[in-house]
Amino acid sequence: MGGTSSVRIALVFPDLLGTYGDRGNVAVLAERLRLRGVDSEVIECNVGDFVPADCDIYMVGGGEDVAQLVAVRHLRRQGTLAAAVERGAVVLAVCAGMQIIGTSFVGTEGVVHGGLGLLDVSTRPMPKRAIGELVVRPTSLFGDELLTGFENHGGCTYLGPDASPLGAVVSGVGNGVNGVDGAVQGRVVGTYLHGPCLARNPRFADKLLTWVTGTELASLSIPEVEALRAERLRAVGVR
Ligand SMILES: NC(=O)CC[C@H](N)C(=O)O
Repeated sequence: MGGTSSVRIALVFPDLLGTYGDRGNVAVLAERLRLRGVDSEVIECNVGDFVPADCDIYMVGGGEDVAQLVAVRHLRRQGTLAAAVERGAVVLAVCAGMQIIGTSFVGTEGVVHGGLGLLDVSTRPMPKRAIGELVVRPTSLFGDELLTGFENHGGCTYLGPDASPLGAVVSGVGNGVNGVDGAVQGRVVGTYLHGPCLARNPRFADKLLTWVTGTELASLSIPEVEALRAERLRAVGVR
């Protein structure tokens, strides 16, 4: 954990990649650590700030097409997110976040832009924007509980050979290719699940945290969180 006992959580450019409420993922991580008696520090990096390379876990959220272009340029110039991944840091990148940490994405006016290349995925426009609830059955690495969230994107994301899907789409669109959502490559995870994703899927949050702490975490039972999950799954007729 970065050489200290406190988990360092970076929130990457919420002023650009904060359109869909994904900053809530940071609050969930910090709170689930606090409930286990583990200290954390949230480092919020707005555009123009330097993203430190020594954080334990990085949250990259969703945003508009132009904003994600600005974000990727800054991140590439800084090089720190790539350095952190090289060091084994954990990344959760949602929607535009996943697109920009991939190898390429198509921006406004059909121009192809290079991504950071931290995840072997490439994104192209979809014929029809995907908007609505998204339910995903994760691969066994992430347990046996359905992941719930909402999606709102025009990009269709293709996996390259170095990435594997986060899971199979049960309801909604996800990546828009091969019936899967997201991508996983080492400790870098991408998904189209907003929600915030970790608020709706606490076991997923804990999985990422065990990668950071290197230990199993005591289970937590928070009735409000379970009620939210159940309500969201019921809304799309999944249980
Ligand atoms: N929700 C998002 O982050 C949107 C990402 C991207 N701008 C798209 O529409 O595909």
